[in-house]
Amino acid sequence: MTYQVYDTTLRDGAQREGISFSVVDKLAVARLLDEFGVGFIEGGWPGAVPKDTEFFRRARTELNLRHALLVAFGATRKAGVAVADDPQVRALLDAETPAIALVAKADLRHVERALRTTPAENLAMIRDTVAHLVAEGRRVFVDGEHFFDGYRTDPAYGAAVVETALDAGAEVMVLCDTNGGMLPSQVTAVITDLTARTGVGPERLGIHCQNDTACAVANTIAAVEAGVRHFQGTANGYGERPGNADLFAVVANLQLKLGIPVLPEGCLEQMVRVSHAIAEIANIAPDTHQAYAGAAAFAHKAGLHASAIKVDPLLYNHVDPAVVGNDMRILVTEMAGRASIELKSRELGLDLAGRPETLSRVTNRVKELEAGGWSFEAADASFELLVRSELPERAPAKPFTLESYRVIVEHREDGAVVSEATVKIRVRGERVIATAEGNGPVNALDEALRVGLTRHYPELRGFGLADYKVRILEGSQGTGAVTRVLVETAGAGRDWTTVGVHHNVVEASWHALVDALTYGLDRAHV
Ligand SMILES: CC(=O)SCCNC(=O)CCNC(=O)[C@H](O)C(C)(C)COP(=O)(O)OP(=O)(O)OC[C@H]1O[C@@H](n2cnc3c(N)ncnc32)[C@H](O)[C@@H]1OP(=O)(O)O
Ligand SMILES: CC(=O)C(=O)O
Repeated sequence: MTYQVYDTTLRDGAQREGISFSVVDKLAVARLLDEFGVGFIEGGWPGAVPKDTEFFRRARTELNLRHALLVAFGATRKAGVAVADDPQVRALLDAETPAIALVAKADLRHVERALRTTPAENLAMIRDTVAHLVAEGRRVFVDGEHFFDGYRTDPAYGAAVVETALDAGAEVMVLCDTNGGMLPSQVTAVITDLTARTGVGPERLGIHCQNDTACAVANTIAAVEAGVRHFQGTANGYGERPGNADLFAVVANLQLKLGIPVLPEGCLEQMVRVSHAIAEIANIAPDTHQAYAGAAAFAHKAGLHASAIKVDPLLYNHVDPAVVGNDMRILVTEMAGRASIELKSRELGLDLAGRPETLSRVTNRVKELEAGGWSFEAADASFELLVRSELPERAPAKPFTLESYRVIVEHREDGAVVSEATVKIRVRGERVIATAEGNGPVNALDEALRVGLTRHYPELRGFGLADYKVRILEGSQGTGAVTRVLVETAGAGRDWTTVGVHHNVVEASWHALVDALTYGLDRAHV
């Protein structure tokens, strides 16, 4: 048996607080998971959740999966009910999937206190349900709920659950760390003991780990190292409470660290795209710092890192980011050294190699400005303008010079608050005075500048303010508090961010706005 990559984003992932997939969302997520190359997609619980019943109905005609098989999830029959009479078991068959996953109690305390039945009846529920579904032609996986907790208090009963499920025809018995409390050494110890006690080979076992100790990925890897061939997880680790094992990290670790090819050729590099697309559908901001898939997974801030990366990127990256579809990024901040500045500039198309004095000047300016509250980490456009101001042959053209600006905020009798700005500027030798209103002082300033500049630069109409962020920074070393403004501008299919800092919020915004217009106009003429 090869490895079974089993995704439960649409079932366990959907149990995460804040996620509510529509049927259309579920179909879209299933297509993405299939593109990522997983072998099984657990689509939900038909008969329990109406959207899941509908998902399986539509999946029959609307999904054309290349790699994955759909799995319907449900529970063993009810205690004291004949399996053929259990409507929940009937709904599993009606989902018409090739495989079914059954959640079964595997911990005596749950049998007695949650199911309120006898140990023997629980085993009969497992046996009857598995045999019934297998007789109906389904592949059956049994999820042993609370398996590890149960086994550690009563290994004989845990072993009986495994033997009952497999003897009844289950393809794989999945050991679940339902409360997510295990550590990797404990997972290994239970699997080693179980296989020795029962003679069941680890290749008949599966693993499903919740992330309550932040060990779900490590626990899953430990189980695979102990011989388990079926492993479950979810996209981005979504799941009940802190979540499930992040399937992306599990798969990447197995392929890249242990050399076990678990995905079809060419699929691993789809990871970042699939991860972010599923996050969008789940309406959860992608986790920037997620291992492998996060935007910062290969982002380097420290100057020492950059100086080694300049020699060889692998000196400070554990793998080549491209193998999972990610990119390396160099961040320019107060922690930058000359190597960081050189690499970042190269990323922006500016070659500073062989210009040690320029590099030192830019590095020192960045450090001084950052000490005063500037932040270039998220403001590539302002950083590029700063570097270019040190390069006579690439210095950006100034679209105008400022004589003065004035902004007023008027609170009217009727409660309306209106801002008005006037700018006096020189554009291509002409003195221009322009006034505009706005819903706030920054909006009014932006509008007034545009009124004054558009006759000379009609391309300004092609871009506009997309986002505006303000942060008040604590004063230090005897200075007052300062305001940092980040302005995001969008146009012509791209966006760029600029920064401004001052103790006055309008002046900080002015700096960021002027950089935004200068950069945008410069780009329009490249
Ligand atoms: C560990 C996991 O995450 S497993 C996945 C859990 N997912 C979900 O619970 C989401 C979907 N669940 C649901 O929609 C509902 O809980 C349903 C439809 C399944 C059941 O709803 P209800 O019939 O109202 O029952 P309720 O949720 O209150 O209790 C669960 C019942 O299932 C029984 N049960 C629990 N586990 C099992 C099992 N493995 N096998 C058989 N019966 C079980 C409980 O004993 C309880 O029975 P009771 O109603 O006779 O007391
Ligand atoms: C089945 C499952 O989701 C669990 O036991 O955690």
